[in-house]
Amino acid sequence: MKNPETARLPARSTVAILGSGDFSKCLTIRLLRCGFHVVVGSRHPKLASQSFPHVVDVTHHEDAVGKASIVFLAIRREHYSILWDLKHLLEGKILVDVSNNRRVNQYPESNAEYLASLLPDSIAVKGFNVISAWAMQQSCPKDASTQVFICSDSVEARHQIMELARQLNFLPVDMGTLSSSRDIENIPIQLFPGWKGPVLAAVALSIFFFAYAFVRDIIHPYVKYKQSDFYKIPIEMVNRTLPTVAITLLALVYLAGQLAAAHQLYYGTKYRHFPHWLEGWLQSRKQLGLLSFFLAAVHVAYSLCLPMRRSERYLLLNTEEVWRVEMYVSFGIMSLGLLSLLAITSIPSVHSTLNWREFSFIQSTLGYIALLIATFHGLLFGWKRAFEEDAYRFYLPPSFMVALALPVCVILGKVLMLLPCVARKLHRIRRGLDTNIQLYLNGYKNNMPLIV
Ligand SMILES: NC(=O)C1=CN([C@@H]2O[C@H](COP(=O)(O)OP(=O)(O)OC[C@H]3O[C@@H](n4cnc5c(N)ncnc54)[C@H](OP(=O)(O)O)[C@@H]3O)[C@@H](O)[C@H]2O)C=CC1
Ligand SMILES: [Fe+3]
Repeated sequence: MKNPETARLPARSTVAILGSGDFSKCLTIRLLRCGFHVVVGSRHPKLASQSFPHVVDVTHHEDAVGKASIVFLAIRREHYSILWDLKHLLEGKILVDVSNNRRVNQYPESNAEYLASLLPDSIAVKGFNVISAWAMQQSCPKDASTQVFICSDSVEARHQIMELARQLNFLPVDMGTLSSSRDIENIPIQLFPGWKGPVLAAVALSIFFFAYAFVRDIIHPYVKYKQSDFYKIPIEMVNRTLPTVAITLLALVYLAGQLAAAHQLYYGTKYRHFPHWLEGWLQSRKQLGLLSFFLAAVHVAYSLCLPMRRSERYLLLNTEEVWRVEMYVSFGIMSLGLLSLLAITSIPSVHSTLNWREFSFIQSTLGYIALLIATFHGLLFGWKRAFEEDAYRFYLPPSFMVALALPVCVILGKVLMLLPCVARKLHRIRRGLDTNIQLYLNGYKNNMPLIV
């Protein structure tokens, strides 16, 4: 085994990159900054060279791979077939597979193993796929974006790429042989794998407690005394649900430990495996506790504004007006709760525990939801005033209306951007249904049982 120290790559050594997309551009910038020479292989070198610094040699694939012993493949797995023609030129070279898939376990074998089977005379190394193109071009990554997981069946090649990662100011993590590549490829695309159970539990409990309070405190007085308390839904009902769910989740955190202790006492040993469900439960205690904390914090905000609302309600005789004000306050608190999540996840130490998919889910999906709720908050605050004549001075509307114009446009823009995705999803569902109906009819015709 070669000593990693001796594997240090000489400065100004040449690294080849195939593909001229985002990842290739950002990796090139990082390599240049760290003193390497870069040659990029493209199908259209003339066109591609316009988006690279002039010191970069942008050329045809054959030419590029001939100039370096380390070749990064910044192309998608679906296009690996082009490597077939370069087979003889890639013999004995290190091929770094940086690719990611769209879904977990999308293909039967990992991309790196597929590459290794395609080009058995080259040395496949998996790595750098957990670094986003954006993080790659940052001059000094301070947070999560520094760890790169590397694996290969060749120890020497693995150490060489780990040393290259170190020279590029990343923190390489040795993941052993190429069989780990599937795990490495799954890292950036999982979406809160440990949160599914706790979130489902929180949602189920919320629905249960909300329905419970709704029947008891709204339906019952309405049926019995014809008393309409529906305006209590946005704040009082929500605020009654939040603490009940929060405290139940907290109790669930400790119940798991007690069940585990009971299990050990019952079997008289601590070396017997816990049942599957209990193992999962024990492992999601942190998430259950965090969800409980989040709901409790939002509950505090709701409670703080309740006394204020109660006194205000007496002044508002009109039920429509009470509804408006209750919803306006409720939306304000919800959006504040979501914004706090966005703020917390942008702290480097928290950010570093999230992969891109999770980070973009929070910052983008939840961010848009926060913007939507905040916009509703604004609209509910003054939608009536918008129609009142004395709200306009010199024909100028109140400032909140001016301020809401941009958020409304951004939300409409997002809806427009989502339309093709929704249409595609609907189309896929319809096609799936068609196939199922066809299968059903075929099975029916052939007298085959369909449900096995
Ligand atoms: N973008 C990111 O943040 C990250 C990307 N990755 C991985 O890096 C790889 C490249 O990603 P990215 O740069 O974003 O992708 P892009 O789509 O931006 O670029 C891919 C490149 O592949 C080449 N290409 C496109 N079609 C073909 C084809 N039919 N045959 C051969 N080559 C083709 C093109 O280069 P040309 O026209 O010059 O031939 C193109 O620029 C992917 O495997 C991705 O999973 C990994 C981590 C992060
Ligand atoms: Fe407000």
